Amino acid sequence: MLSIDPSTKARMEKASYRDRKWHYSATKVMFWSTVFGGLILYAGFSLLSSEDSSSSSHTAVKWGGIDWEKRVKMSARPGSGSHKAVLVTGAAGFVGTHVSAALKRRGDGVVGLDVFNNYYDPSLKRARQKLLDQADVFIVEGDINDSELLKKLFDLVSFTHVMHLAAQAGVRYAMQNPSSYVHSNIAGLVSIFEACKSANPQPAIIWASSSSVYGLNTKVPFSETDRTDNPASLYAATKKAGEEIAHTYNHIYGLSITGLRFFTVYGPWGRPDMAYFFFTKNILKGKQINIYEGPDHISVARDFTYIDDIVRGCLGSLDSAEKSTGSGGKKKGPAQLRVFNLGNTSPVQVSKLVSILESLLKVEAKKNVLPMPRNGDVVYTHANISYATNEFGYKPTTDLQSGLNKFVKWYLDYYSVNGRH
Ligand SMILES: O=C(O)[C@H]1O[C@H](OP(=O)(O)OP(=O)(O)OC[C@H]2O[C@@H](n3ccc(=O)[nH]c3=O)[C@H](O)[C@@H]2O)[C@H](O)[C@@H](O)[C@H]1O
Repeated sequence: MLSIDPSTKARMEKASYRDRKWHYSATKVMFWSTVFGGLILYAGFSLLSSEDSSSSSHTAVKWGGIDWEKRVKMSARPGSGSHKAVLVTGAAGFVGTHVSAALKRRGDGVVGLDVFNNYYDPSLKRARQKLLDQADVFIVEGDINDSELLKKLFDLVSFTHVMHLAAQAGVRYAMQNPSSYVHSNIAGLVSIFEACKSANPQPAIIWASSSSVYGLNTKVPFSETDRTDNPASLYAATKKAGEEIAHTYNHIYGLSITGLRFFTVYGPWGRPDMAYFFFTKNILKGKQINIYEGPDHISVARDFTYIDDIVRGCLGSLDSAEKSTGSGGKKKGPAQLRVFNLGNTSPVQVSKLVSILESLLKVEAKKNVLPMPRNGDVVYTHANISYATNEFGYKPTTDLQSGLNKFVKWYLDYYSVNGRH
């Protein structure tokens, strides 16, 4: 039998105690590592999932599958007499919905793309989607930054044109959420150009720039050849950057690109973040409205342009767009590069806009006149439209009074049915 002397036993007991202590410590470390590791993983996952839900409009995959592909192809099929298949981005937006419906009405194939974000009431976007659904225009739900989705769409359909209207709009909101402008108006635009340059055949692109690129210019009316290097808002700066990026893609890849500088577009199914829209809402509710004025009490004015005129401008520029010249991602020759003003050529003071709304709504507004905050706004806009008139016969026909009359009718009708506004 093996016997152990006392000193050895004491050493062994000490060692065993050390082992037990080490083992205990190791177990403790493992235990806490597991707990902390678990917590970190949990936090990571919940962060990811909360990012997913907050920006689900940007990242969630809501596309794919046989039925989805069938719907895309059906929607893209031109009617008899048309050879155009148009991808309209921002199709659930204000201008996008009207343009998609007009293209479809005349027989073009149209596929919409929209992220349905919540910059403003998404239920209005869903209502517009319903309209387009009834007109047989399918809106794909997805982000213009999703290159896989864009590739898939171009694999399914040989789009002849892309009408790129998706954007982060609004001049003043840029101070609250600057990165959304970079995401949509710069990264998103590049993503669209990338998809178009690689497509075979390359489509012609028509996209929404903005009157805001004229920034602090004082020479009026604004002409396309005027300088546009002093933007007053980040929104304007991203649109201006877009015009420069368009130049690059045209130059390197032979993409045919047309930018449209829209001037304060208004009308039925409009954007609730725009002044004419929320003035209407607040006047009806008896709430005060702020009316900005420029330095030395000068009136602020806009070249308000009615949506039907803008739609005609969009279709005219699409029809007069030449084909892109590149293929396989390579330029084969010089391609068309244009920028047009689409305005109304008759600026109206914001105070006049308010008095028209008062008479149409038969309610007196509670007006608060105050100096224009430094929030990106400019004092005056006025479009020279002769370039668009010469190129494709653009001629706006709706004055502010008649246009607002149509808007107010729609507004009262829409919110009497849809309520909760
Ligand atoms: O042409 C464009 O490219 C842009 O047009 C539009 O911008 P804007 O012309 O600034 O329109 P909008 O906000 O309706 O303000 C109208 C007037 O009301 C004044 N205004 C505004 C708010 C207010 O509380 N009080 C006020 O007086 C304000 O000072 C202004 O004079 C689009 O939103 C923008 O996305 C872009 O497309």
